[in-house]
Amino acid sequence: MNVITVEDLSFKYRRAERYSLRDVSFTVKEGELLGIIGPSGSGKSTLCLTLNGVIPNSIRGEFKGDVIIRDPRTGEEFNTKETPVARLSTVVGLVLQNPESQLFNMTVEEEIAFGLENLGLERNEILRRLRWALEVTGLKGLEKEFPPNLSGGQQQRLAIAAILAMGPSVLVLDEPTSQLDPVGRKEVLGLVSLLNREHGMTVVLVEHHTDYILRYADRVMVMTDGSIVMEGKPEEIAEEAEELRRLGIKLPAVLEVSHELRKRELLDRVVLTPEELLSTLKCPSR
Ligand SMILES: Nc1ncnc2c1ncn2[C@@H]1O[C@H](COP(=O)(O)OP(=O)(O)OP(=O)(O)O)[C@@H](O)[C@H]1O
Repeated sequence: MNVITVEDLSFKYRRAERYSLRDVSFTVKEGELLGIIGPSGSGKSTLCLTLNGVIPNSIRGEFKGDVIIRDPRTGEEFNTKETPVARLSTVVGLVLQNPESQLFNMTVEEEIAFGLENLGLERNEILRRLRWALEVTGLKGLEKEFPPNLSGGQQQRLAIAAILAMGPSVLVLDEPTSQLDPVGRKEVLGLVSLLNREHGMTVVLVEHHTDYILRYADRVMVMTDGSIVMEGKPEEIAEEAEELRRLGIKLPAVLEVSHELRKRELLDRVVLTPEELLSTLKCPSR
């Protein structure tokens, strides 16, 4: 079942001269992890904002085409341009780059409960969701902490917890690790993987750390200049090293090495992870 269907979508911000999205069409299936990569300014953030209806409902401009969201739990379909963002955000949660900009409560638990109180849920349901969100994001024990005192990785996990508590089926993450150090990045991307694999969450992830996308995504889309220029399984995208470099996309070291080894006939296929590379290389016999 497709939970996201984007059809012939084009968008130009007010007063902008150029379209930031041009004729974009794609679908996302339930339970899928779709990775999006592309150089700066290629329209990735703009695309994320169309998936929960912030564009065109809050940020206006010239909007053509349709974004249809299907709630997999109820089968209901929403055309984003006809549905309030508050309704859409109970199906699609959007996580932004900078965790600080998403946190504004005095404690971790207030941050998570905030949106729930606005949903008008019963006390028991709020507590149940609060406990679950703390548990799944590994923030249990930090309920009373002041969010700015948390590490970057914890803050981004808190932003994700607050969104998860709203009960979405889809998480859209726009470079959620760009402000984090390697430890924070690992925590957040580990959580995203867990939510997708263990909790069946559908994920759309924009991430410039291509190594993660190639390792964990089911499918990868490459954007440039507002358009999708490549789409396929990670193994297929990994074959296009030359084209990715030309587009200004940094390749993971393991991919550069494996392309070089294949050129020298030391490897018969490119590999996506260091573990795979090590297990594929044969030790010379004595
Ligand atoms: N609020 C805005 N008003 C006008 N133009 C904008 C606005 N936001 C983005 N743009 C333009 O839209 C295009 C796509 O920008 P967008 O931020 O979506 O790209 P991106 O791929 O997410 O880039 P980055 O990786 O740097 O975040 C760019 O040309 C950008 O200048």
